[in-house]
Amino acid sequence: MTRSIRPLVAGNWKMNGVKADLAIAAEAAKGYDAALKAAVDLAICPPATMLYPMTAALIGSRIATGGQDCSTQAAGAFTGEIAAAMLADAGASFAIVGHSERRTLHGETNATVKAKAQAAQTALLVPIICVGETRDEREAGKALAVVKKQLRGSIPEGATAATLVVAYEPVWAIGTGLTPTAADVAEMHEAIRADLSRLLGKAAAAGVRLLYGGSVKPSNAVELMNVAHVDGALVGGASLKAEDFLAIVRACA
Ligand SMILES: O=C[C@H](O)COP(=O)(O)O
Repeated sequence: MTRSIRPLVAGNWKMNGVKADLAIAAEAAKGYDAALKAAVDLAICPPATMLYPMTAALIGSRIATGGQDCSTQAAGAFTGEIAAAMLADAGASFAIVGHSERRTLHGETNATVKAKAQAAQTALLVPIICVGETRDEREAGKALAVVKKQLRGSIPEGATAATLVVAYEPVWAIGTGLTPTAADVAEMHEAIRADLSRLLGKAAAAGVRLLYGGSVKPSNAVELMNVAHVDGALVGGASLKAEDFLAIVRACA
């Protein structure tokens, strides 16, 4: 497939990983050969405790790192929070914001997600803004409307192709082994691109990387990564196994 946008594969380790698991990142770096480097960008988003050692371990590999969340605030009395600038200081280039696990388990609204994305951009991190519908919303025929509302509420004004990544992650596909059909992914990604055009202007929207996430694995990656307007993947479970992660990266090349 000829791509007009350089794809990105980002691994979201979620709440998994201790120092010993740096070996997984090292193995991924070993397999990220010259041909893959020429074709696909790669990032790993470990737990915050591992950002600094992982970034250090990956120096020279051209694999970027990212946080899994960031605070809306820059600094101050916010116990337990991590500012975007702290992630950047630890070596991160990206910050996932608005993941459905944050939206659902921590009650994050579109306004919160937008503030986090803005905070990330201020710290010169690229936010990976997650959107996606629930099973009930899809079955009720509301998937496109739900995602459109999330996009409009979560994306900072003035974002450009260089300062924004969007990840479409149907909530019902995350960690379940279920995936939408290629046709459903195509319909959603085309709608997201069109909506970004309205929000950011056609030129900016044309270059924003739109990732698909939700049960991406080696067995379905080729099909999903070859859907129009899919510019890479946000990978959960499969990113914890270097061999599987690399197979997904190869599917994007
Ligand atoms: O951020 C990653 C997504 O939640 C996908 O997770 P999964 O690949 O384990 O389904």
